[in-house]
Amino acid sequence: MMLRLDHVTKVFRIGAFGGRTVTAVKDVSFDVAPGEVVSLIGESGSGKSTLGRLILGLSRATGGTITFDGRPARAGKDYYRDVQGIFQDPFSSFNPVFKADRVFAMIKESYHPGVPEGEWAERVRTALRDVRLNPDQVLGKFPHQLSGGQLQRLLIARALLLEIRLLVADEITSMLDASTRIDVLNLLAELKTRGLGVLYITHDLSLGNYLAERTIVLREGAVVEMGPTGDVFGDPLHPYTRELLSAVPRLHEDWADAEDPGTCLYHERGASGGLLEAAPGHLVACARSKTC
Ligand SMILES: Nc1ncnc2c1ncn2[C@@H]1O[C@H](COP(=O)(O)OP(=O)(O)OP(=O)(O)O)[C@@H](O)[C@H]1O
Repeated sequence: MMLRLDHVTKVFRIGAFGGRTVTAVKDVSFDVAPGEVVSLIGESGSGKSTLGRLILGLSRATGGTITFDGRPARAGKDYYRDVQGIFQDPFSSFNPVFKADRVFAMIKESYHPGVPEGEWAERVRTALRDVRLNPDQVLGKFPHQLSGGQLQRLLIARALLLEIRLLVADEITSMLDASTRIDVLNLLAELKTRGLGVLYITHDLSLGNYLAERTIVLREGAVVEMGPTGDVFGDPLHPYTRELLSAVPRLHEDWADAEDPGTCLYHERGASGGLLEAAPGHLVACARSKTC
């Protein structure tokens, strides 16, 4: 087992005096195994990025636990040796005054100080070629001299050099054009075969479908359905998942009004952890109401 989330909740205090609260993540449990891509899908505001930040140790859960190989998710060098995040806007991940070479030199200083310079230079070039970048074209350049797609690849190359085991990829392809997007996805698929676990956060359902063995559907911070991607896309059990997957965008409607199944799977068949296992590995929340 690698990454495990166990009944994770995150409540933000908002307002001038912190008097009001927003529950961004509600009782979420799942895991990600080595070499597995799990996609986390949901509309804007469903809590995807909050979960990503919690997993990266950038924010603390209000309730529940997040562990990686049994160790708590805490920001720090030890944790980041194994777990790294890549975000939507690759420009924000780079210091604009550092050239690409400097970024890689910093990894060596922090994580691999014992590696001889010549060997490190060769490792950098190999990692760049692995992400289909020409080392001679990117080393020596500042971030603003590279495209969004090149910067995303540079971040993946950086993760490769760190030899991480889990990548949290938060909307990483949304700023890329269609062909670069497919290239980056293919790259992730390849890294997966090397044993990298990936949590692929996206609001774009087709992209999640392309890569992931398992899909988790998040709505207002709670998991409404999760299971093998083929099952969730091919036989969506929850009305909200069906809404998300339907070609007609009706998301502004209250899903309960849009489709009332008339039965409550959760109450009629019983469930563990708030989710019912309707088929092997395919879990669904109560289909009737949020408060059921
Ligand atoms: N630092 C914060 N303080 C207060 N509320 C927050 C904070 N971060 C997120 N939230 C709230 O938590 C909820 C979930 O936000 P989150 O950014 O995780 O959603 P998301 O699914 O990633 O959306 P998007 O796809 O638009 O990025 C939202 O209601 C948001 O307003």
